[in-house]
Amino acid sequence: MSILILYGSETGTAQDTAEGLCRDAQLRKVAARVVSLDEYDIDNLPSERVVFFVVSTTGQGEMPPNMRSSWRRLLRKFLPADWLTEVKMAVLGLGDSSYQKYNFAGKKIYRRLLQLGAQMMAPLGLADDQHEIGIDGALIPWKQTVWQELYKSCSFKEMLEEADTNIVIPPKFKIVKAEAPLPESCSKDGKEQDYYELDVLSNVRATSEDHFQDTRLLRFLVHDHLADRFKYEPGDVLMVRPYNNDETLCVAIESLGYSDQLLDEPIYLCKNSEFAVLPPPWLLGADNPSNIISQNEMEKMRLSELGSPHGLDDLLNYCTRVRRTVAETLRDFPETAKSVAPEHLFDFISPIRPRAFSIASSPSRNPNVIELLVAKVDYKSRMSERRRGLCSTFLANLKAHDKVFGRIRGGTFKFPLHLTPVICVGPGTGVAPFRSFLQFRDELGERQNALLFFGCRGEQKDYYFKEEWLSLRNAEVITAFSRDADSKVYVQHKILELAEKVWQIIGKANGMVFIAGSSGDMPKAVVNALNEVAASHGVPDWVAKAEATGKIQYETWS
Ligand SMILES: Cc1cc2nc3c(=O)[nH]c(=O)nc-3n(C[C@H](O)[C@H](O)[C@H](O)COP(=O)(O)O)c2cc1C
Repeated sequence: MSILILYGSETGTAQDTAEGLCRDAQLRKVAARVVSLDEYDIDNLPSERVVFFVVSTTGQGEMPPNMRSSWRRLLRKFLPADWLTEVKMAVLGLGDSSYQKYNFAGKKIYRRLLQLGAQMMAPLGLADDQHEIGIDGALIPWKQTVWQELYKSCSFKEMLEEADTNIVIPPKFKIVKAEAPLPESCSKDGKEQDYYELDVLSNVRATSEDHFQDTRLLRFLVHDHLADRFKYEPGDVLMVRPYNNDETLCVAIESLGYSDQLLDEPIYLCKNSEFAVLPPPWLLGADNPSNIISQNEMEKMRLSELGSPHGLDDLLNYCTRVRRTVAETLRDFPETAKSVAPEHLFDFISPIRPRAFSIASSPSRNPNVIELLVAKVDYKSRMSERRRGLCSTFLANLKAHDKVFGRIRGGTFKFPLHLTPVICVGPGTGVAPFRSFLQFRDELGERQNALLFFGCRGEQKDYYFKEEWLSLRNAEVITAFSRDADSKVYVQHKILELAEKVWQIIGKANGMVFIAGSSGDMPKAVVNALNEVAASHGVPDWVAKAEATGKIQYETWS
C-alpha cells in the first residue's frame, strides 16, 4: 500500500510540491507515488487508501491542462455520494491571491471530493504566491497536520511520527554516460516537447538611455514549419524557458565541488522509478533549501530548522526576504553541498519555471513575428546583493539570431473583436496585450471606440509605442505621466477626469473594460475610479456586476 499523490500543474510548482511530499513520505517510511491527474485512471480512486491532491489554478480560475480530463470525470453526475468514503484525502491548492479567482481549482476539487464522501484528513490548504514566504507559508503547516493525522490513523504500520533525516532516499535518476547504449528505461520523455525554438530578430531598448528602467522590445521569428505551433490571438501569452546565468552556475558548481571531468561528460538521466518525471535540460531553478539532507550535524540542524513549521520566520529571513538563490544556499552550507552526489542533485533542485509574457504584437500584421515588451528586473536585495530577474535578464541579454524555447498559451483576456467599444487600462508594460488587440481591431476595420489609458513616469522616458498609437483609427490614447508634473498623475486620475467619456463607453454603449499591469495598488485604484464614475450616473457597484458578466477583465502580475 502506498500514498497516491496526484497533481495538476501548469508551470511545474504543484508537481515539485507533490514530489517534495513524496520525499517527506519516504523519510517517514511510507511508500508514495506521484502521478499527474490526467495520467491516472480516476475510476480507480475508490480503491486507494490515502490520496493527496496538489493542484494549482491557472488562467482565470481554471484547472491546469494536465488535470482537465480527470476533473471532467470527477464531475460525472452518476458518481454516488459514498463513492470515496473509504479513502483518506487531503487537498492543497496553489494560487495567487492577487487573482480574482483565488485558488479556484483547489477549492472546487476539495468541494467535489467531499461531495463524493472522501474523508478529509486536514482542512483545504491554500498556498499563496503573495504570502511573504511564498507557498511555504501554507504548505509547511498543512503538511504538518496531514502527517500527524495520517500517523494517528495508523494507516501505515511502519510509519514514523517524525521524518528520519538519516534515511537515504534512492535518487530519482541514475546517470548513464552518453556513449553507453541508452537503457530501455531511459526512453525520451515527451513532456517538454511542446516548447519550440524561436529565433531572436531584434532586441531594442524601449526606454530612454537615461531612464533607470531598462525595458526591451523583443522580436522573435517563427519558422514556417512551426507556424501552426505558434499561432496566436490578441491576449495570448508566450511562455518562455530561460536559462540560468553563468554567475549562478559558477557559484553552484563551485559549492558542489564537482570535477571538470564530470561536468564536461555528456550524460543521460534515466528514471529510477516509473513515477519519476525527467527534469528538462533548463534545470536549476530557485527553491528553498528545506529538502537538502546533510551529513554535517551543524548544517543539518540548521537546515531542518529552516524546513520546520516553527522555523517559518527564520526561513522568511534567510530565504525569501533576501531572495537567496539555491546556488547561494549551497555556498552557505559547504559541507552539505560537497556531499550531494550528482545523481541526487536532481532530487531537490527544481527545474526553472517557464515565465509568461503577454504578446505585444498583432498576428494580423505578421503572423511569423512575435513581440514582447519586457521590463528587466534588477534591484538590490536586503543582503545588498544585486538581484536580477532570471527570465527578464535572460531576455534582455539576447542578441539577434539567438534561440529561445517558447510556446503559446491562451491568455486570460477574452477580447471582443467586433462591435464592442472598449476601455483598456495598461500602465507600464501592462500596455503589451493592448498593443496587440488595438492593432488587430484596427486592421479589421473596427469602427467602435477604444480608449486606452496608459501611464508611465515621463513622456520622454518610458512612453512605450508613442508614435505608433497615432496611426490607430478609432482608438484614443490617454496618458498619465507620474513624474512630469509637480503632482503625481496616474491612470485612475485620468479615468475620473474623463468620467463622461468613460461612462459613454461602459454605461451607455454597454462596453467592456480590460485592466493589465502590476498587481499592486493599480487595479484597485482603477476599480474604485470606475465605480465612482458609474455611481455618479446612478449605478452603484458597477464593477461587481461587470465582473459577474465578464464585462471587466484583469491580467495582473507581481
Ligand atoms: C497565467 C497564470 C494564471 C493564473 N491564474 C490564477 C488564478 O486565476 N487564480 C489563482 O489563485 N492563481 C492563479 N495563478 C497563480 C498560480 O496558480 C500559482 O503561481 C501556482 O503556484 C502555479 O503552480 P503551477 O506551476 O503548478 O502551475 C496563475 C498563474 C499564471 C502564470
